[in-house]
Amino acid sequence: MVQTSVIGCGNMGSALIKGLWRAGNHTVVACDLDPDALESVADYVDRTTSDVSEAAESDVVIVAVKPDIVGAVLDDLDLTPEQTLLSIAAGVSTDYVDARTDANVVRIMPNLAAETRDMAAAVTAEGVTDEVRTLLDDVGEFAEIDERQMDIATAVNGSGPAFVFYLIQAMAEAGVEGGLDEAHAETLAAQTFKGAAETVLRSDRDIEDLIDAVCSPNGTTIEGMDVLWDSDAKANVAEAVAAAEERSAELAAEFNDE
Ligand SMILES: NC(=O)C1=CN([C@@H]2O[C@H](COP(=O)(O)OP(=O)(O)OC[C@H]3O[C@@H](n4cnc5c(N)ncnc54)[C@H](O)[C@@H]3O)[C@@H](O)[C@H]2O)C=CC1
Ligand SMILES: O=C(O)[C@@H]1CCC=N1
Repeated sequence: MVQTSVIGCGNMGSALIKGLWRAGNHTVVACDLDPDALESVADYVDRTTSDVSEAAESDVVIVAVKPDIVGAVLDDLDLTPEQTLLSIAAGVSTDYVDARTDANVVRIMPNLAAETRDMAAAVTAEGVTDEVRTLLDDVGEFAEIDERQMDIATAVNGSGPAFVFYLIQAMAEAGVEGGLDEAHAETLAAQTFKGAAETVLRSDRDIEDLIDAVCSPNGTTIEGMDVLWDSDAKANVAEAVAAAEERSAELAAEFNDE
């Protein structure tokens, strides 16, 4: 069985750990300097350690620390060309990581839904191996992209869950405003997003067709859609994505020195 280390067991690292645990076919070593972070993932891994050199013994090493810590972690990691290093930090280029390790580097933009094995990940096509594809398959879906597309992918699928959480919250709050209790409103809104997303993924119909399918003539939906079509809702979402993309590009300028 392939052994995977996750260095940095915060929000993203722990989500990956839990997804890999749920997949049931991974041996995982969790590494973090913070004992509380290690404690929070201890039930989902084979071993925890605060020693990066112990994490360096795995076939696949996922570096899941903040972008400004990546360089320091790589300086302490002694890897061989037979090992794979998965770099998930926003804005940190493959070249930046390559210059600091002998391992095969694969840059990935994951997202928080790794925890439930529903992750949407973007992976740079260059350097990706079947071993990495299998790992990504085990925790969700992935798209192989050109590294030049990484800033926009970071905004869409990396930051995207936060944008969608916000929209779910807006729908749930409107439900509460209309008289639903909070728990019901949140469940109904979240399950509606999940069901709509599954429908888009599984249906052969395009999104315009699917909107049409919900809009009964003289019914309720068309009244709501008219409000959305006349609003700036789409432009606002596009602006949020553009702002995240711009920040990713700023980080890239910082972590692209080699
Ligand atoms: N949070 C998210 O939804 C996503 C995050 N990412 C990327 O994942 C990376 C981690 O982000 P988060 O999990 O949100 O950060 P976080 O702050 O929640 O977790 C970082 C973890 O790294 C640990 N750490 C710091 N220095 C360390 C060291 N020298 N050795 C071992 N562990 C160390 C910290 O104790 C902490 O537990 C970032 O580079 C981010 O760009 C990518 C996609 C989505
Ligand atoms: O906000 C961030 O910088 C990280 C990267 C994508 C999602 N979270």
